[in-house]
Amino acid sequence: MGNVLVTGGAGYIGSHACKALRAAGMTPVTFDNLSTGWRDAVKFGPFVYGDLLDRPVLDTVFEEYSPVAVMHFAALSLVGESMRDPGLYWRNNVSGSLNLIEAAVAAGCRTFVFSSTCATYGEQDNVVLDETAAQQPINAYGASKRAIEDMLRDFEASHGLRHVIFRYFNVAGADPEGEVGEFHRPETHLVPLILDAIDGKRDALTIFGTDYDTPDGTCIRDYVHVGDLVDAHVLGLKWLQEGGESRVFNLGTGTGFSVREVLDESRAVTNRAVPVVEGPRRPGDCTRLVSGSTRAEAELGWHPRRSTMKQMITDAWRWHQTGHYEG
Ligand SMILES: NC(=O)c1ccc[n+]([C@@H]2O[C@H](COP(=O)([O-])OP(=O)(O)OC[C@H]3O[C@@H](n4cnc5c(N)ncnc54)[C@H](O)[C@@H]3O)[C@@H](O)[C@H]2O)c1
Ligand SMILES: O=c1ccn([C@@H]2O[C@H](COP(=O)(O)OP(=O)(O)O[C@H]3O[C@H](CO)[C@H](O)[C@H](O)[C@H]3O)[C@@H](O)[C@H]2O)c(=O)[nH]1
Repeated sequence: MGNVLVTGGAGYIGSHACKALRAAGMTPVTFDNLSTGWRDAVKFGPFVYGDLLDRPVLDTVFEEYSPVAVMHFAALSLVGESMRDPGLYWRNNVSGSLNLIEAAVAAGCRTFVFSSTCATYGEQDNVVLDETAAQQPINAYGASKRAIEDMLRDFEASHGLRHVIFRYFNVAGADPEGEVGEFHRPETHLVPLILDAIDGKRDALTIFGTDYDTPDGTCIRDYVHVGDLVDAHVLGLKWLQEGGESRVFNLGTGTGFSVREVLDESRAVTNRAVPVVEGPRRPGDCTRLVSGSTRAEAELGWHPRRSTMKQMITDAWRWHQTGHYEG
């Protein structure tokens, strides 16, 4: 019950979280500067146009809506861009999060759910990636997220800011009811790029590297359905509201799929050919990133229900054929 401030609520994952919060009886208040998000994606509660770097606007939002909690999705999240322009990432993600955290604490809002990433683990092939694995990011995006995690721990120690940190693996799929979905411009994620190639919006899907040390030579990732991912956020919020301690949770299924396996399943689901080109490795890609944790299941009671590759591609394909945003 009550208002939840959702930063980045006009983006891919944040818009799905708003729908889940609304379904759970809360009012999601979206705060977004629309740098990579869409006004049309804000459907489940009020919208405030604003930038995390603008502290006075943040203070006004806390005053006006008195949120019981913050879900913080807003960030820049392109690995390649972060390598070219690290200052952009440190300013937007780290300085922006510092403003948000300070505004929350000043307003007495001390319940905080944060989107982190498996990119904070970095290149650690053959290591079990549970929440205790070392965080050794190999790009500025991952480094910015690790810094925000540290910031949350410091603000808990000094100001009692209770938080849940979710480290996502690869998020895919769309709302099964088609109200919201993934729409990035430019798009860099594998599944929507495959669907673009299938229906001719791009010439072909380029496989980034076929010489990795994996059974079929292509990179392996752990894909989780966006609907399951946001369900975990509602459970994480409940955990904090019921007095649970600050905690880190990986969100992945523990099953890895190679790029070729995702391509095969896309062909099967859509019953269409995928034009494919084999290209060089993409800088910054790890060979294998698969969660080695069941903590979210064990402690939050999180049970991913839609995170089969077939279901993720089915839902993404439905959205791809019907859904888009214009502003
Ligand atoms: N998509 C994935 O697979 C994935 C994986 C791991 C982690 N994450 C994290 O999940 C979160 C959401 O990712 P997404 O894929 O939905 O991204 P997205 O780009 O679709 O959404 C991010 C939203 O934040 C907003 N935003 C960015 N900077 C802002 C600022 N300074 N002030 C206000 N609003 C701002 C954007 O306009 C956008 O609506 C991010 O924090 C990302 O790092 C995503
Ligand atoms: O055109 C493409 C796009 C991707 N891939 C491959 O497909 C896999 C998945 O790539 P994505 O770009 O979809 O996802 P990433 O694994 O690079 O990135 C995801 O996980 C990262 C953590 O490593 C970050 O959190 C990031 O925000 C999130 O999207 C990778 O092996 C990539 O090399 C291709 O072969 N061709």
